[in-house]
Formats: sequence, structure tokens, C-alpha cells
Amino acid sequence: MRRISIFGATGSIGENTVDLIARDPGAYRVVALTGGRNVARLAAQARALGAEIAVTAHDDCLAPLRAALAGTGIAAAAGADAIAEAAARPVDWAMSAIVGAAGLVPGLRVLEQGGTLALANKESLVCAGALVMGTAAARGGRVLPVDSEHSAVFQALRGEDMAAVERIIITASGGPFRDWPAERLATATPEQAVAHPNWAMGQRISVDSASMFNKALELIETREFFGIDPDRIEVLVHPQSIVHAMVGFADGGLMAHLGPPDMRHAIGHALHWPDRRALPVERLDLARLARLSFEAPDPARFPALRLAREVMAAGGLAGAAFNAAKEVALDHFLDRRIGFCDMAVVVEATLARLSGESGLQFAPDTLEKVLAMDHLARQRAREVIGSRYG
Ligand SMILES: NC(=O)C1=CN([C@@H]2O[C@H](COP(=O)(O)OP(=O)(O)OC[C@H]3O[C@@H](n4cnc5c(N)ncnc54)[C@H](OP(=O)(O)O)[C@@H]3O)[C@@H](O)[C@H]2O)C=CC1
Ligand SMILES: CC(=O)[C@@H](O)[C@H](O)COP(=O)(O)O
Ligand SMILES: [Mn+2]
Repeated sequence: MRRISIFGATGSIGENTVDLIARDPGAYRVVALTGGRNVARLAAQARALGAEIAVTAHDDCLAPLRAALAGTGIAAAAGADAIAEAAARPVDWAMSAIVGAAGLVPGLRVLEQGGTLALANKESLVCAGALVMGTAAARGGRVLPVDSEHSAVFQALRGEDMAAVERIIITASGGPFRDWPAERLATATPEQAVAHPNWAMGQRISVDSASMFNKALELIETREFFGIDPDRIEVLVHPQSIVHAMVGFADGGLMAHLGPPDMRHAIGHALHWPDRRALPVERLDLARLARLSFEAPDPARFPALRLAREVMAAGGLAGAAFNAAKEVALDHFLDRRIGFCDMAVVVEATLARLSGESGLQFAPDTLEKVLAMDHLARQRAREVIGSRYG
């Protein structure tokens, strides 16, 4: 039986992972499940899968979690340290599906004990790509992509020589505001931003898709995952979200990965890799789809992609700063304290402020450095918001 843990079990990726695991309960021994405020769901998952321990991120959720698990023998714990401790329990495979930079430490703990980390939490690579990949290499761990584009690239690269790769193209749906003129974008509300046209996802990544910050994070994720020069990574808007990525080779061949917008494909691929097993996803009917379209992204309405390229050029801890500033800006947009287009303004101004201080140039090679920059960038982003938006 494979020992597995799921970090962020109560979220969109977590639920899809639980769905796959629950279809073959005899194959897995579930060690740890973690969640945030949704303790009723976390307890139900822990009971259904017979987990060893369930951990909530929030201390004030511990009492209801304990109550929901009473009499089961399943341990309960709370807090970021408890999640990190649960992640240090040896497993063969773990899903990293906490949202935001909070996903970094549990993923590192899994890799430190030589486990396989299925990585949905793209923020880990944006903040600390060198540290994450370096830890995996040093400790015999492995990182498998779960983000749909990166899973697609990984599959297209199977058996290929990276030296023959000319370019990687990741697709972007364009989100709910793909056709909106700039003046209208400024009026976009959180409710409109979360209404993704193709994917059912958590609130934060849905807003990031609308602003293209999701694709900006994914550009950096591509660089860190596949070690490819940023000049060779392209973003292509593809409103149908059927082609997830393409890899172009030196001989001009272009390998595309197609699939329905269902994350159980990418999760299942990472779960069963290196095997391919049957998965409960729809089989594409291309004749019915009839048309797949592509267009270039608009840098004027969606400046996040330009910012990501500037971050990659800057290197060092710029990725950690970028992600932290984006998380703060997103919180303020969700709280209606800044507008939709202000998110990019805040991120750019925060990076500009930090570039005048020391720290951004340090390599992201220790957790302490990464967390210190994360903390500083959040502080600077709040100062930017305070000075610009009162
Ligand atoms: N959803 C998708 O299809 C895709 C998601 N991803 C990435 O996967 C990750 C998860 O996304 P998604 O599942 O949509 O997100 P959700 O918001 O649906 O779920 C997030 C999970 O993390 C928990 N959580 C929230 N904050 C914290 C915290 N501070 N500490 C510990 N746990 C916390 C939540 O708990 P609770 O809900 O109980 O409060 C929940 O279990 C993100 O990094 C996202 O970018 C990548 C590709 C596709
Ligand atoms: C499912 C997935 O991988 C998301 O990251 C997806 O890419 C979001 O859609 P966008 O292409 O709109 O960002
Ligand atoms: Mn993606």
C-alpha cells in the first residue's frame, strides 16, 4: 500500500485528489490530511479515508475538528507548525494543494524525507524554485507537476531530450475578462472575477486567472520546473482550455497536449506516474468541439505577464517578492479595498520599492531568506496600498 498525504485536502485540487484516492481505497494508506476553516469537510474526508491525522491551519478550528473526529482514533492538530510536522511523516506520495506561499514549507518537508511531491502549489516554485528542486535532488525526493500546463509539458517531454527543445508554449484561457476593454476592466468585481469560463477552481486562483497573474506565476513555474530560458517560454491565449501546452522541438515539430478541463487528469497522471492508468475524465469529441482558437495575449490590459518576465530577469528573491505582493493585492481586491487593475499597480510599485533596498538579489537557497523576503514584500505592499489608496 502506498502511504500518501494531501495538503489542502478541502480545496478544489484536494477534493479532486480525494475523489481519485477514494475510488481505490485498498491501494493507499492515508497518513495526513490538512485543511483550513472547512473542518467539517476535513473530518469527513479523514473518516472516509481512515487518515492517521487531520490538521487544520487555524488554532480556533481545533476544538470543532477534535469534536468531529471523536471516537475515531484519528489524531487532530492545528497551526502551521502542526501542518509542517504532519508533512514530515514519511510518505511515498503527497499532494501539495494548499493555496499561496503557505504551501512551501509542507512541500519541503515531504521532499526532505525523500517523498514524491505532486505539486499543484505553483507558488512554491515561484518563491523558491532553486530550494525546492535542490531539496528534491539532494534528498532523493521527486517533484511531479500537477498544474495542467506543466503536466501537459511534462507529458509532451516524455522520452525527449531537453537539448532538442526549442520552446515551450503554455496556454491561457484569457479568463472571464478576455474581451473586456480596459475601461471596463477597472470596474470588475470579485464576483465577476471568480467566474472562470472553463475551470472550477478555488477563489484565489480564479481571480488570478482573470488578471493573468495565474499565467504570470506559471511562466516562472515553467522556468523553474523545466530549467528553460525565459525567452523560450511563450504564452498563447486559447479560450477553450483544451490544448494545455505545446512543446516545440529543434526539427520544427510541435507536440500538443489536449484534454478536457478536468484536473483529475493531471492529478491522476501524477498519482500513477510512471504508469498510465484509466482515469474518470471525459474523452474529447473533437468533431463536436469543431473549433480550437488561439490569439496573442494583450500586454496592455494584462500587465502581469510583463511583470513576470521582469521578475525572471531580476532573479534572486524577486519571485518570492512578486508572489507575496500579489497575495496582498489579491486580499485587498477581494475585500473591495482596491480595484481589479490596481492589483498589478500594487505589485509593480512594491517590486520597485524593494529594488531600492538590499535583499532582492539574494539567491532563494534557504527557507529563512525566502520567508524573510515574503514577510518584507507583504509589508511593503501594504505600505504601497496605504499610500496610494488610503
Ligand atoms: N484549482 C485548480 O484547478 C488548480 C489549482 N492550482 C493550484 O493549487 C493550489 C490550490 O488551489 P485550489 O485547490 O484551487 O485552492 P482552494 O482555495 O480551493 O483550496 C485551498 C486549500 O488550502 C487550504 N488553505 C487555505 N489557506 C491555508 C493556509 N494559510 N494554510 C494551510 N492551508 C490553507 C484550504 O482550506 P479550507 O478551504 O478548509 O479553508 C484548502 O484546503 C494553488 O496553489 C493553486 O494555484 C493549480 C492548478 C489548477
Ligand atoms: C487548471 C489550471 O491549470 C489553471 O491554472 C488554469 O490554467 C487556469 O486557467 P487560465 O488559463 O485562465 O489561467
Ligand atoms: Mn494552470
